[in-house]
Amino acid sequence: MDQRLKAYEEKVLSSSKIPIEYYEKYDVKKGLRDINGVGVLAGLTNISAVHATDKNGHQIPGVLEYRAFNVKDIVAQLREDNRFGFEEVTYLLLFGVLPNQKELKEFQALLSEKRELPVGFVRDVILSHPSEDVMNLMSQCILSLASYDENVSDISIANVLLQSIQLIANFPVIAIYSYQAHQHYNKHESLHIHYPSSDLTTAENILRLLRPDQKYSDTEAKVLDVALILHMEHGGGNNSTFTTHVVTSSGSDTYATIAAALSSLKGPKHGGANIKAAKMLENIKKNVSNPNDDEEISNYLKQILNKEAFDHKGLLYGIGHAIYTISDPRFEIFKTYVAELAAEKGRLEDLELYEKVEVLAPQVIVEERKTYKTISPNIDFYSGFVYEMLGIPQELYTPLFAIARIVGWSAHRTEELINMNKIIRPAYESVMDPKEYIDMKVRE
Ligand SMILES: CC(=O)SCCNC(=O)CCNC(=O)[C@H](O)C(C)(C)COP(=O)(O)OP(=O)(O)OC[C@H]1O[C@@H](n2cnc3c(N)ncnc32)[C@H](O)[C@@H]1OP(=O)(O)O
Ligand SMILES: O=C([O-])CC(=O)C(=O)O
Repeated sequence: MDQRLKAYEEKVLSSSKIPIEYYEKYDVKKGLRDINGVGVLAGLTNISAVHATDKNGHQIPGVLEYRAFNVKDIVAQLREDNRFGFEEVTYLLLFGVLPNQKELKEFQALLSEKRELPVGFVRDVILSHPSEDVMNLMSQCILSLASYDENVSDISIANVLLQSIQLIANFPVIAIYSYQAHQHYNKHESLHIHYPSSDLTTAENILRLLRPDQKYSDTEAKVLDVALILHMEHGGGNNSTFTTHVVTSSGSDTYATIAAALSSLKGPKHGGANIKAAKMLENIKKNVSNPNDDEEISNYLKQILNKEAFDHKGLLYGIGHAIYTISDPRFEIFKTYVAELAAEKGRLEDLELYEKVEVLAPQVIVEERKTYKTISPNIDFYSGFVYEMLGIPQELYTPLFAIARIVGWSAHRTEELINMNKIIRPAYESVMDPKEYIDMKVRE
């Protein structure tokens, strides 16, 4: 490293460290949560509920409700009826009520109409900036779309809803085309830019746009549809949705706000964990000689935790949650699909390894770290494996999360605009001792 940079680094390290005991002394909750995972109350919402404790503060298996409907029930009903649900749940989350058949049809037609990107956008923006990092290119695309909107700064609810619906419809197209640009320009593959079909659902269109032959099975599209539904919304406090609240509260426009939320989501401790979890399992498979030996797997997990293996960051991805303790309900729902898909795709051996890690990783964290709450696998643990079995490339794992979560961000943005009208601005306590300014001539 450049010597100047090394010196700068040392200065920053010595001037920025805050002793851990200060957090208790000043009664500051690190990460805005107490040690049991209960978050500082920062707002009120009608959009969803994330429950991990009962009224007495005791840990319970996680429950997730969208507009007061249990997500488990929503997915179970869709499965029983053998129908797609992403558009219906989008309607529910955005407008607060379940659509009847006519309303749903109208809304699906509106989404189809809005999917189309501005003339020249694919050529001028997407194909001109190919990147392996599809999330970054998506942010670039969202900010570029602002230039095509004459009412970019109009934050009336009607206009923000229009912009949100437009972006919800555009997201799958932008994500897949961004991936295709990367495949073509960086990987020297053929370029496939298929048009979305107005007769198809979001999940079907994703597979149609992705695959060179545009073909997919109904089961594949329905599994993807469930994956999207499970990722759509998770309360106001998750990192990307809270980002949405913070940026919205400053009066910023929809495009800038959603670009900020995307930037938050891509972090490996948040939505970016799905690609990391998949890569971590690949790495474990490569480095563990006997996948039936629990001790060998645990030892390797310990090496990852101690930054000696995999990405040397010390995290076991897809494990643990800021709020959930005993279980993440989305993980539980997802798992039923994983088992069926793995049997169908001949991946039962890989599933066995996942199942071992799912149990052993939380144990290893509890043994090696100071934990106050139960640790369990989260939704990101299996999502990559499911996408892999659907033939979806890793570059698109986190973008798929974004395609779903933009619905939650949009609902929270309108809720913030309707109710708050107050800039979000928490406080930071200064722990500095006052100093006399030192004359340049006498500085060492
Ligand atoms: C959709 C989503 O965003 S779900 C979350 C996806 N993220 C991941 O899967 C990344 C891996 N997991 C994590 O990093 C964490 O579990 C988080 C960020 C999700 C939650 O973090 P926290 O609420 O701070 O965790 P918690 O309070 O339970 O942690 C207790 C201790 O266990 C550690 N820990 C918790 N989970 C993990 C993990 N998966 N790997 C390594 N250490 C962990 C924490 O670092 C902490 O130790 P420390 O005090 O020595 O730093
Ligand atoms: O709630 C959180 O902190 C993270 C999460 O699971 C999500 O955003 O889906």
